[in-house]
Amino acid sequence: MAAMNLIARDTHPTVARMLDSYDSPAILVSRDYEILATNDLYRDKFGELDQSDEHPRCYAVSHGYDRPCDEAGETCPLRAATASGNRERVLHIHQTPRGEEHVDVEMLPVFDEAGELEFFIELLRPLRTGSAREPELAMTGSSPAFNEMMGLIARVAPSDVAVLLSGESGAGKELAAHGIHRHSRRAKRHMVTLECAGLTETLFESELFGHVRGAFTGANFHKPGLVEAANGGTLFLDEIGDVPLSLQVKLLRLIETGTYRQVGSTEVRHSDFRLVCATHKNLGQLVEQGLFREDLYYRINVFPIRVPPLRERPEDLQGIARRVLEELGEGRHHHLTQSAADRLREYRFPGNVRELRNILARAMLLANTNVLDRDVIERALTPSRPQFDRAGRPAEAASAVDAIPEDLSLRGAEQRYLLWLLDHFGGSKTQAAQAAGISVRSLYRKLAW
Ligand SMILES: Nc1ncnc2c1ncn2[C@@H]1O[C@H](COP(=O)(O)OP(=O)(O)OP(=O)(O)O)[C@@H](O)[C@H]1O
Repeated sequence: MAAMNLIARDTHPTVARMLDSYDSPAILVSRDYEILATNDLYRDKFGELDQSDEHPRCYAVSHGYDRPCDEAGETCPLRAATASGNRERVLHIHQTPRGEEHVDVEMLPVFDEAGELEFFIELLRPLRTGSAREPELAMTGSSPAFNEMMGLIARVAPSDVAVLLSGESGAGKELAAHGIHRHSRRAKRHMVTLECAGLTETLFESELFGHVRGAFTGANFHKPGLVEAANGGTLFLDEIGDVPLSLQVKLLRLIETGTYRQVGSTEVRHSDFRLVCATHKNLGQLVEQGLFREDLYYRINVFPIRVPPLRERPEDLQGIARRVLEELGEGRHHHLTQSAADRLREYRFPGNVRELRNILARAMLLANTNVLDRDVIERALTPSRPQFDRAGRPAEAASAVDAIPEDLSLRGAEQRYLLWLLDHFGGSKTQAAQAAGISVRSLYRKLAW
C-alpha cells in the first residue's frame, strides 16, 4: 500500500487510509477545516504540507486565506456539504507548485454510526485546461463567468455527450473544445477539427467522409476523411451554423448512426467519435428561419456551453495579457503599465481574446522597450477602431498609408487590412472574408493564426 501521510494524531487511521483507494488527489478534512491526512497523489500534485503547521486548514493551504472560503468571497464546498448532507462539487482556483490552477473540488461528507457528520473526504482534480504547461492550449481566467464555463467543461468532459459551444468570434470556443477533449476518456486519441465556414458542398463531404480514387475529376488517390481520423477521439465541427442545409441531413445520419459512406463508394463505414460543435450564430433562430434542421439542432445541442465574451469578464484581461506577452515575448519579459492596463479595460474587444492578442502583438512591435505604456497601447488600438466610409471602405486607410512604416511588407499591409475588416465586422470571419473578396479559408491562411 502506498505510504499515507497522516498529519493528525493517529485517531482515524482507517478513514485516512481510504484516501489511497481514490484515483485522484484526496485529503481528509475535519468539520473545522483542518486537513487530517493527504494521499500520495495529493502530495505529487500539490506538494507536501508545511510540517511546522500543527493545524493546517484547507483554506490556508489551497488559497492562502486566513478564513474559510465563503467568508473570503468564494463558495465553500465544505460549508455546502454540511448544509446539504450530500456530496458537493465546485470549481476553485488553487495555489499549486505550478502557480494558480483550476481545480475541480468534490467534497464527500462522512458520517459516524450515529449519523453524525464526522469529517469530509475532499477530492481535488486539477484541470489541465487551466495549467501553464501547454501554453498554446491553456485557458487563462478566474472571473465568475470564466469559472462557470470551466465548471461546465469539467462536468461534461468525462462523458460522451455532444457539446455545443456558443460564443462570439475569438472568445475561446476552439480552446474550450480542446479542454473538453483533453479531459475526456478519448484524450489519448486525436481531436480532429473541421472548419465548416466557407466550404463548398463537395469539399465538405470529401473532407468529412473522404473519397475513393476516381470519385470525381481530380480524385487521383484515395483520401480518408476526418470522420475516420476521429475514430476513438473527438470530432470538432467549428462554425456548424454554416453547414448548408443539403448536407445537414448527411451530418444527422452520421451522428445518429455513426455510419457514413466515402464519396464515390457504396461501402458503409463506421466511426466512434465524440462530437463537439461550435458556433457564433444563434442556431435557435436559424432553426426558426428554416436554415438549420431542428432534428440536427437537438442532436448537437445536448449540453450547451456559452463561452463568455471578453468584455463580460474584465477581471480576466490582465491575466490573459500576461500570458500572451510571455508567449509572444520569446524570452523577453514585456509588461503593461497600470495605465496601459486601465486603457485596455476601457476597450470593448469585439474580436475578444484573439483581438487582445493582436493588439498586444502590435504593441510589442511598436514599443521601443519592454514596457508597454498607455501611449503604445493607444497606438496599437488604432487599427482596431476603423472608421468606414459609406462604401464600407476603411476611411483610415488613406491616413494609415502615411503612418505605415517604410519596412512594412506587402504581406504585413494585407494583414493590417484584414484585421481592420475583422474588427469592423465584430470579428466575423465570414463577413470579413466576403468584404475582402476571399474565402474564409484564405482569410485564415493569410492571417496564419
Ligand atoms: N481564456 C483564454 N486564455 C488564453 N488565450 C485564449 C483564451 N481564450 C482564447 N484564447 C486565444 O484567443 C485566440 C482565439 O481563440 P479561439 O480560436 O479558441 O476562439 P473561437 O471562439 O474558436 O474563435 P472563432 O469563432 O473565430 O473560431 C486563440 O489564439 C486562443 O489561444
